[in-house]
Amino acid sequence: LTMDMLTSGEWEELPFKPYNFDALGAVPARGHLHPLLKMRSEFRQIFLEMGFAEMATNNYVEPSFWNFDSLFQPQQHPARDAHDTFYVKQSTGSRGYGYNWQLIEAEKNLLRTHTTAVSARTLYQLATRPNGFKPAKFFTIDKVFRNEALDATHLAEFHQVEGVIANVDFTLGDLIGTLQELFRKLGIEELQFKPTYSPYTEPSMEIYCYHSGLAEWLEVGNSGIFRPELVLPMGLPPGVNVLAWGLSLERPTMIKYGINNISDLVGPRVDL
Ligand SMILES: COC[C@@H]1[C@H](c2ccc(C#Cc3ccccc3)cc2)[C@@H]2CN(C(=O)Nc3ccc(OC4CC4)cc3)C[C@@H](O)[C@@H](O)CN12
Repeated sequence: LTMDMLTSGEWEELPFKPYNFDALGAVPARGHLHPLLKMRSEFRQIFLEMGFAEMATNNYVEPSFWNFDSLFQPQQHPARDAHDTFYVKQSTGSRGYGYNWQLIEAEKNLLRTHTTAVSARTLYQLATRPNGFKPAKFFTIDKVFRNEALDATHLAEFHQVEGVIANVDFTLGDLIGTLQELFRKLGIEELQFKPTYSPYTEPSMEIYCYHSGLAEWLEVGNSGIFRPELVLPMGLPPGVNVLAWGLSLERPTMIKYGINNISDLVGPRVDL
């Protein structure tokens, strides 16, 4: 049907099929939930089912104290260098204690490099509860910032998924069992653990999982038991062990939704 047909009256001689009032309309382009948010909801549901409470992590800027010092990370540790960490401009700090631990270093504000900074602060709050310590399980899934080289699988910011359990006489077996239960809920039956080093956990284990869809072992993240040098100064009672682990949200999201370049997870969809 054209304008010429309408203006000339030719349309009246043309055969038209009957109007189908039952025809469905064209599906309008509509919004989609972001893959990262869908993956975050999946992890959050699993943690809540397992009795974990969510930590408040709505502050990206942390003092180095909670991001590093409280986690027994020495002040000369390379991770503190500006090439790994985004420091935030700050007011002039105090003179420092003048011995090898510098308060001025601990006061430097930064964009948290891991959500373990929040876990540290939450553990301190747990240890100093008015009614005293009580066992707890908490988690967070939130942004962290690393001043590192960008590539197809690494951005300067990503989401860390972290779980923490504080309880009396808990052992590495409880950590392994908890991780096996968590990943079983994601459809992953086989986990393997490899000893590793971490400044704030001992023993520490790298976590690997067998992904049947990809038919390969994947590095999942790290885990361990927070060192006594960390938990005792917090004020947690002797005998309380703190188990913790972390992984990223982007990696499982990219695997689940078949996304090869992490940049496709952020910014506008260029194929629109
Ligand atoms: C600087 O980058 C670190 C990040 C990120 C990571 C690693 C460790 C921690 C931690 C921790 C920790 C340890 C002890 C106590 C508290 C926290 C957090 C994030 C991922 C951790 N990684 C990662 O997420 N891999 C992963 C996770 C889930 C997954 O699920 C599939 C459905 C089966 C698949 C893969 C491993 C790699 O991607 C690694 O190259 C990148 N890692």
